[in-house]
Amino acid sequence: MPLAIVIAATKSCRAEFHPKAWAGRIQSDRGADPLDKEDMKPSTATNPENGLSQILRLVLRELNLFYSRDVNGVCLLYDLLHSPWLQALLKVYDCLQGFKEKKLVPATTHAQTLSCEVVGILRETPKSPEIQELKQILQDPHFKALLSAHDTVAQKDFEPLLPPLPDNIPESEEAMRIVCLVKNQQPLGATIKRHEMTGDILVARVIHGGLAERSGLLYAGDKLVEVNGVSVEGLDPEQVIHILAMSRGTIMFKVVPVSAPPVNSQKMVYVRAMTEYWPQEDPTIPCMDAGLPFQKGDILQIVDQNDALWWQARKISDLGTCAGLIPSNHLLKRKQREFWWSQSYQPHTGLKSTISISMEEEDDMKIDEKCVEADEETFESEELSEDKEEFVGSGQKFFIAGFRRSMRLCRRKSHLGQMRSRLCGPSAPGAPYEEVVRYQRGPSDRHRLIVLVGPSGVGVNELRRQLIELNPKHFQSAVPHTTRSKKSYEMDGREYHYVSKEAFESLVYSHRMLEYGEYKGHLYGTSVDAVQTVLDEGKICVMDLEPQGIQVARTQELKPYVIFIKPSNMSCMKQSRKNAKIITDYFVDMKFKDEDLQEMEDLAQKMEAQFGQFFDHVIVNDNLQDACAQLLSAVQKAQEEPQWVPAPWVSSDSEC
Ligand SMILES: Nc1ncnc2c1ncn2[C@@H]1O[C@H](COP(=O)(O)OP(=O)(O)OP(=O)(O)O)[C@@H](O)[C@H]1O
Repeated sequence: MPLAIVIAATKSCRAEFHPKAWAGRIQSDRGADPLDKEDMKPSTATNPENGLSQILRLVLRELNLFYSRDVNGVCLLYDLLHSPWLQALLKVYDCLQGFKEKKLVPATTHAQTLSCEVVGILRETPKSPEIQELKQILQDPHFKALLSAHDTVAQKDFEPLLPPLPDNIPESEEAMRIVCLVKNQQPLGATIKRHEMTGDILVARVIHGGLAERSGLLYAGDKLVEVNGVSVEGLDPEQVIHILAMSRGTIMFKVVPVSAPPVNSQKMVYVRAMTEYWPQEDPTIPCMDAGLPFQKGDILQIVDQNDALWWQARKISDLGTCAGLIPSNHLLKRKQREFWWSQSYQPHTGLKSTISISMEEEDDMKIDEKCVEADEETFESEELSEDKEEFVGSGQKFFIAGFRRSMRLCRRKSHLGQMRSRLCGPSAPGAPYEEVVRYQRGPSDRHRLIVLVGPSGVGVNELRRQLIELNPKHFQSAVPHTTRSKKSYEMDGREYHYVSKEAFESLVYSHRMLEYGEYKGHLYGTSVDAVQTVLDEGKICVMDLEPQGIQVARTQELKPYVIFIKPSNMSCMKQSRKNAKIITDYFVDMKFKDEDLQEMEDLAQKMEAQFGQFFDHVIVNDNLQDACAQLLSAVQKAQEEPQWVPAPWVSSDSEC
């Protein structure tokens, strides 16, 4: 099994890596640059008119002539050359060129010594406020540090002093490579293993972005011969690690290079983690310290998939760091399956609380149903006035569909059903990683569907209503379907789409229902087409959904952006929900009890644990105004800024 060389390592490295070699490379790269030809001189510093940005101006002037004639491709080229970013880039390039050619020479390479001498002289001169101030400045630690940095640069003293290479390298060791690394606080970024047949100690893998990889001198497959002059022949990997851990300052490796260093030609892939992973809890990981922990929903950049079992990845929130080991798709799936089987055969003590909650809720429902008004018409009238479905905004009368009590209670019941089904056992694991790409909605593209998710009573509908009321011409709900008959004051397509049971079921069977459920013997649900209707009008469709409906909505056509509305802590909730009302089967709303708030918190935790990977954004609904402002900003970002979305939602030509 490979083991880690987790040592602190270097500021720089040497051996085959020599500054001159780099200089040569830079030289040849410059030689190949067409912009560096003689006719481009003199430089921008001496004559800014000849700089690249000036050349660009001339090209643009020429192109201008063709632009008006619309010759193929010219407009595109014109726009590209005219783009502010390119112009800015060229200006920066000009400045850098100018700086390079100024060939600045330091006035002194020993500013520190000079400063000490001045302080000595000042001590002997008569005191005056100016002399005191100058002395203070020269003795200030920051100023001293500045002079020290100046001298380091002026003396070109960049490299740490490395020990000389051994003189007595025998002829036969020509194929050896000697690598010197200087220890600092970074990990080396490589793991070692013992070859099963030969017993050789080999570099097992080199971590991307780590010191070993950046040195360009150590490769997976290199055979370790010596570490700091100690032969590793016959040693265990643990013993080698011990030598490394004990080393101070420079570490010198003698290696026999692998005949064909591996080339990583793989495309960089980005994935969303659909599960969590903790290397500390995984005894099978080749090197625990090299592991990358992640949580559901994290976006990972996969940089190396060469190993079928262990990939190398970075979190996009931390791209500057070196990569870490994560289980490959195949391995993580296997681990999930094993875990699932082990869970499935255990009694589900952990779900006990869910059972009791569900049973209590079910009982509550039964009592509620008994108390329900016999006259449905009265009940619905109450619903109409109470849910403020009509309002006047900017002098116009607006109707907001999708807030009806029956629809919401039906949704809640379907959620209970879902909780009950979970009692049969945890659901089988899905794919552990989902490939994602950056997606930026184009100006002519339809808006993304905004889905609000949250535990019952947290304020999903309140926030949705407030958002729509802010700008009803821009934000809208989808009109739900129902199989119940239309009331005298209702209009088909306004409160609901009234359809027959057969028509409703046909929508369900053809997968055109995002969610649906039954309430008092009638079916209620929201269809994909109802959402499409809103989107086709150029509006932003805002809907609330039970979390188990998210996966159904996650399609290329709707590209939903999912916002989780989360309760804040109990004490804040008690305070902010003093006058809030919970929606029940009674036609009078009830105040929140402590148990309701506790249940909301528990449910929120369960939702996050089970569906957190689908949440694009989380809003804590404490202060209503703040939450509403956050919602508005999140919705705007979802429509106007690039976001990570599943790769199949985007064809390659519209990626950004
Ligand atoms: N931040 C808040 N501060 C105070 N009261 C709030 C806040 N958010 C929501 N409320 C109130 O809480 C109550 C429940 O909110 P809402 O009806 O939006 O719940 P919900 O999440 O839609 O759940 P359900 O659909 O099960 O009713 C309402 O009276 C609402 O006005």
